[in-house]
Parts: sequence; structure tokens; C-alpha cells
Amino acid sequence: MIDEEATSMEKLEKRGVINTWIDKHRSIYTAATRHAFVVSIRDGSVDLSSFRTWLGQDYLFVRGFVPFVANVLIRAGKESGETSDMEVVLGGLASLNDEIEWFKSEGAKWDVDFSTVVPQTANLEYSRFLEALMSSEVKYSVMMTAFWAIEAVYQESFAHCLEDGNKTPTELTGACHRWGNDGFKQYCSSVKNIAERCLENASGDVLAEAEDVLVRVLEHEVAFWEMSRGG
Ligand SMILES: Cc1ncc(CNC=O)c(N)n1
Repeated sequence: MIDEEATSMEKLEKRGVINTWIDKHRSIYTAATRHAFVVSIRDGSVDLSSFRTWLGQDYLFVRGFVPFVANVLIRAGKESGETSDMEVVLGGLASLNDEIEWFKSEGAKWDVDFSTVVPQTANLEYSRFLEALMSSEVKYSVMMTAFWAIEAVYQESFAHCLEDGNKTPTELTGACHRWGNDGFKQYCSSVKNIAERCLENASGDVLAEAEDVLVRVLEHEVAFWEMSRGG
């Protein structure tokens, strides 16, 4: 092999398989991270009834996401060769504890009574998908890829609402900071590194499954944002 080829292959490898998949599925990735609802928060045109719908549905989602993350934590403790995996996931679980409290105070602020919120189809379908991922048959690397994608969509979306030139209404910056802050970005990057490390040793079949799961997360995220349109 000529040197030039070796160098470019090395570069390709270092880029990581997740970035390669994101490039390959760029349109759905952009649809998930730059949805009209998110863009409307950033440009200040957001309809408050849409925000309230999202808030109620996301509260229900997060309650279902906790057992999923707890499952990831258990798998990290059992199956990962690296002790730090468990610490990263535990950090995520701890922030979900704060997050539920945040949702409650936000619910009171926007007069959304969570006890009467009914999960919509997109939410139920997303929960069912998470349930399926908790099966012991799903490989740790696949689960970790899904976990990263779920977190990364929110990080990328809400960070966009805080970028230069935003007109995000002050009363919505709390939500944006929750997922758009640098600590959450760092945490997503740690989860991505774990997923990448696991995928390095994965078989072709497992890689194909992880890629499929990544795309399905993005589709569920788009459908989730879409619920806010109903107001
Ligand atoms: C639908 C959805 N996807 C991802 C997140 C972010 N993770 C935890 O909060 C979220 N809250 N909701």
C-alpha cells in the first residue's frame, strides 16, 4: 500500500464510524437537530401552545427514559471493560433527577398539569422503541449508540437556540441551557467516545444494527418534535 493511501485510511478511521453515519444520513440528522419547532424557539416566533405541548410530552418521555438509562447503567457495570463508562452513565442519570424537578417547576410556570397529559402516538412509539432496546439481546454497543443519539439530538438542538444571533425568548432560555450547556455537550462527547470504542470491535452485523438504530432514533426525534405542531 502506498503511503498516501495509508494516511487517508488512518484519517478515515480516526474520524469514527458515528460521524461517517451522520454524514451518510445527513438529511434526517438535520431534520432532527434543526426542526421547525427548535428554529422557532431560536428566532423567537415560537407558539407558546406548541411549547406547552412539547413540555407535557417530554415530561412523560423523560419518565420513560429514566429506566432506559438505568438499564444502560447496569449494562455498563456488567459488560464494559472500562470503569469510567459507568461513571459517565451515572452522571446522566443524576442529571435526569434534576431534570424531573425542573420539569415540575416548568409545568407550574406554564400551567401544564402533567397528571392530565396523555401521551401522543409518537411518544408511545418512542417508548416502545426504548423498551425493545432494553432487551438483553441488544448488544451494549447498539444500546450505547442509541443512548448517544437520543442525548445528542437535544444537545445540538438546544445549543442552536443559544448560538450567536439568537432571539430566544428569555422565558425559554432555561430549557435551552438545560441541554445546550457546555457540561451537557461534554457528557454527550463522553457517551459518543464510549459508543465509538465499543463499535471498533463490533462485527459487521452489529455495526449494521447500530447504524439502523441510530437512524431510527433520529426518526423518532423528528416525530417527537412534530407533536408540538398540534399545539
Ligand atoms: C424526546 C427527547 N429526546 C431526548 C431528550 C434528552 N434526554 C433527556 O432529557 C429528551 N428530553 N426528550
